[in-house]
Amino acid sequence: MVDLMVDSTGPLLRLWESRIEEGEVEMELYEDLRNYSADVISRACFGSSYLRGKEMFSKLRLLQKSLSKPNLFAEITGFRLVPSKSGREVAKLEREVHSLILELVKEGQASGEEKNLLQAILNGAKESSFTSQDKADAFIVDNCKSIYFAGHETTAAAASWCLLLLALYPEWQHLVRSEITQLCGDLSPDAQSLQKMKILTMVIQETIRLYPPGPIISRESLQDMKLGKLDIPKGLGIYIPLPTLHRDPSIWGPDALIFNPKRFANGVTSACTSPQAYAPFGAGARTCLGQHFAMLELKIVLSLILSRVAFIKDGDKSGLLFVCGDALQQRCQVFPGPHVHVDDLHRSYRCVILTILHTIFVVKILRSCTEGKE
Ligand code: HEM
Repeated sequence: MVDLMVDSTGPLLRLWESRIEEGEVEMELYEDLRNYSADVISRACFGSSYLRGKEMFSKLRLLQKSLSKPNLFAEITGFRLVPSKSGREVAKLEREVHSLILELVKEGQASGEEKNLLQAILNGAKESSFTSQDKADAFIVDNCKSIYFAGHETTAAAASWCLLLLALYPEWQHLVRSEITQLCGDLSPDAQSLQKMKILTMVIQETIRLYPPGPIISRESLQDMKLGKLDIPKGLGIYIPLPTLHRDPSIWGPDALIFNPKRFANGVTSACTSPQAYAPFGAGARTCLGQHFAMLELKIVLSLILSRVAFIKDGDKSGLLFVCGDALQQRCQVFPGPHVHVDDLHRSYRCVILTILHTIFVVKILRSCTEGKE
């Protein structure tokens, strides 16, 4: 897996270097990182058929864009059933994605490859002994979609925020780069050096504390329950806003809003008063399946980028300067991508009625999930 991730970073770095040589002045960092993590997921999922996997992922991206187009009428009961151009577009993409995934499954079975995520999903489908082939197909297609949606934008968002914060905090950028140079020299990172990257790990942990890429964890109460003074009825949807939990001074101390990776120097337990309050990958039985994969991928891509490229805040202008290897005089502005800023998140969360649940209750939910008492 390490080699696969290192290989996928090569084209990204070459792309940036060639853009700089051509004198390009503006780049959107997030898009490139998103393509990188789609490449990694596609290789991990589909092995030698990864190019076809990428084709399927690009259709899923179109599907995602079509589905997220604002539609004021969508919430009116029954309105979704009225035929429309975008509805037909979505249905067509759904069919294409469905058949592409099933074709990939057949190709994978024919090639006899065993070590990829798709094969793991197929084995899961066999073990689940579905009553019909359609149900087994739906299981496979849905799992491929989940891995795509859950596993590539999150990692790209985390990497973009890390680079932005390292540009804003040059002392941490310097510390991370020194660690990488010390552990890897001129070589690419390997399993051993990655394990020793303590400062980089702290930087990633702190970044996803302040800017969790999956900002909300959702649960449904399975029975009537009492949470502090609140009565929670069975079937209620509970939404836990992670930035609120991750930035609460009563849990993280007075510097809760400040980027300070040092707080993770002795692990999560020492970083806050209640380790359950740190949940960038969720908690309990439904915790993120890809968290180790994501941490590995982040460490690899960041260490390879930072060993070649420096990021500097561009004076008073918005954006960053991108200083690459020998091309020190050719600078580019780099933007962190279209993520929701945490202050905007706070503003929008204020509108969510469920945030009236005080953080302490949220911590209790997390704790009960962790203990399997949900
Ligand atoms: C920085 C990167 C990532 C972050 C921050 C992240 C975060 C999350 C969060 C918050 C959840 C919800 C957990 C819960 O409800 O308790 C989740 C679920 C999930 N994630 Fe991730 N994730 C990341 C990367 C990945 C990757 C790379 C993969 C796949 C290779 C992945 C696969 C999944 C899956 C399959 C689930 C659903 C688990 C379930 O419902 O049982 N994630 N992730």
